[in-house]
Amino acid sequence: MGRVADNMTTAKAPDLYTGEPPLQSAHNTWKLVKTDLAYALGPNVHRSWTGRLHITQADESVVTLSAPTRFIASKIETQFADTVRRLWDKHDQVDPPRRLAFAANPSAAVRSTAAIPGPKAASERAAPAPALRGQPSAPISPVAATRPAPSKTSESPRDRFTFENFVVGASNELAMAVARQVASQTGTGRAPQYNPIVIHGSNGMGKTHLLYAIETAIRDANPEKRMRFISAEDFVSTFVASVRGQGREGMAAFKASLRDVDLLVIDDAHFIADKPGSQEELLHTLVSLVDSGKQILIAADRHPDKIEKASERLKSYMSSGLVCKIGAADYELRLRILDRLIARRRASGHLDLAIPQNARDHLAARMNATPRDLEGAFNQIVAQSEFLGTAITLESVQETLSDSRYMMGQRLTVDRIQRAVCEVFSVTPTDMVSKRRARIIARPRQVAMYLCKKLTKRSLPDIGRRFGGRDHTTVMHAVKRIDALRADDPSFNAQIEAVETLLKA
Ligand SMILES: Nc1ncnc2c1ncn2[C@@H]1O[C@H](COP(=O)(O)OP(=O)(O)OP(=O)(O)O)[C@@H](O)[C@H]1O
Repeated sequence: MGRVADNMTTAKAPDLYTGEPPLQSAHNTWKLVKTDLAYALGPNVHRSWTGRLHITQADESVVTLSAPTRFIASKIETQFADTVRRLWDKHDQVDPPRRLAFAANPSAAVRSTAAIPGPKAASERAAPAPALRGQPSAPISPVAATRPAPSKTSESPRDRFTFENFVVGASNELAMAVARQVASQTGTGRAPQYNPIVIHGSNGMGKTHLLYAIETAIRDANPEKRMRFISAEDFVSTFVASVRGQGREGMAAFKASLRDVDLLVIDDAHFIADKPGSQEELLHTLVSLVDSGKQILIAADRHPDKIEKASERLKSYMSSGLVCKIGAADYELRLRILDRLIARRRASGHLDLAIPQNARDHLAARMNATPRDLEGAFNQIVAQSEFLGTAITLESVQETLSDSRYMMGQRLTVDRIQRAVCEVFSVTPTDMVSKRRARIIARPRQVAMYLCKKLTKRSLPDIGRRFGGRDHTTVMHAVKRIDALRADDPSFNAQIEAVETLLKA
């Protein structure tokens, strides 16, 4: 870095040309350079990168500009250093201009997150020791510069799919209860209560998570139990390969590998649609295992009856045990999944991670977000904050996700819900707030209250106010009533699904 004589505290000798101490003249020059950089690079790029440099050292020959993280320092070094140097040379009052050095100053990054309340007091956090005044900032090593700080422990992707990490809400509690029962009963010698079991739900709802959780739980409790976990895609390709190339022995080996088990798990069963040969073989496998009292668990993205181009026999056999659905996660569940993600990240060494409540609400309020969507958005904002060394705020979350798929869905308001209900149930917005209690009006009003509770973060009293100033107990009653009616009356349930579809559009 050259001769570093003075620093922030000790730079006293006046500069030969400006008469100012080196540090002060460096600050004056840097101010001018920053104005030019905002023009040269554009204000946004400057704000994200070069604008985050700070002078940490200056003497008569070298000025050190430090970035809050290694990543930023490295990016500046590779992309903007020439521009910064050119503008520095233009403005520096010292002749010849002082040389610029770039560095990462980890203490700055720590400062930026230490202000956020975390799970521990600031004094307890395992933060790197702050840079002492007068000590040079960390130089950049090309390899380390592009990597975020490693976490304390590293989980394999599959390790995290446990029951403990699965957050339960109204939409998935049945599937969770069933999964736990399968895990505890497999291999006990008792005949399965329900067989086969199908768990279905759209993409990203947690089906595979539950299947892996079962597998892990059984493996931990009974390592000797025999499980086979196969995706329908692998089932099809292995079956086809056995038919084509491996003759009778290959086929026998394939069949044995599926039948000689205590538990057979088949993921993504919908993949079997349109493959008659494989469907036939799957059916034989299911029948054989059920007959011999071995548990079968199947996951699919839709109800077996809705797997087009699956044979009627296969569909009815799949539906003959227990079919349970993982429904869309509601606001509350999304919020709790988010909290679990934060807790897990902290537990893996990111003690400073903090997301303020308004930013969490913003993330969870995204209608239709599946747990997978939520996880993707969470990873994105955490990575951004780690790489850039910035705190996570509502504004940073909004900015980070503004172009992403995640925020494409509209936020739901009470108004939107009321309008959608009016459309499907053929009532008017005035009916939503009127005092009329005729069922033809009161029922759609209850549906709208119910959906407001399920799909928005509004409180019961708040919702009551928006429905003609009703009491929170009226809303609570509506939620219970509609929940019960949905379970009992398929045609009423279909009407509510129509409202939900409208809201998703
Ligand atoms: N209830 C939940 N609690 C915590 N994490 C969840 C929950 N549901 C889903 N996830 C997480 O969301 C992600 C997607 O889940 P998973 O892969 O199990 O979905 P899937 O239903 O199998 O999707 P696909 O049909 O596309 O395979 C996973 O990282 C999983 O851990």
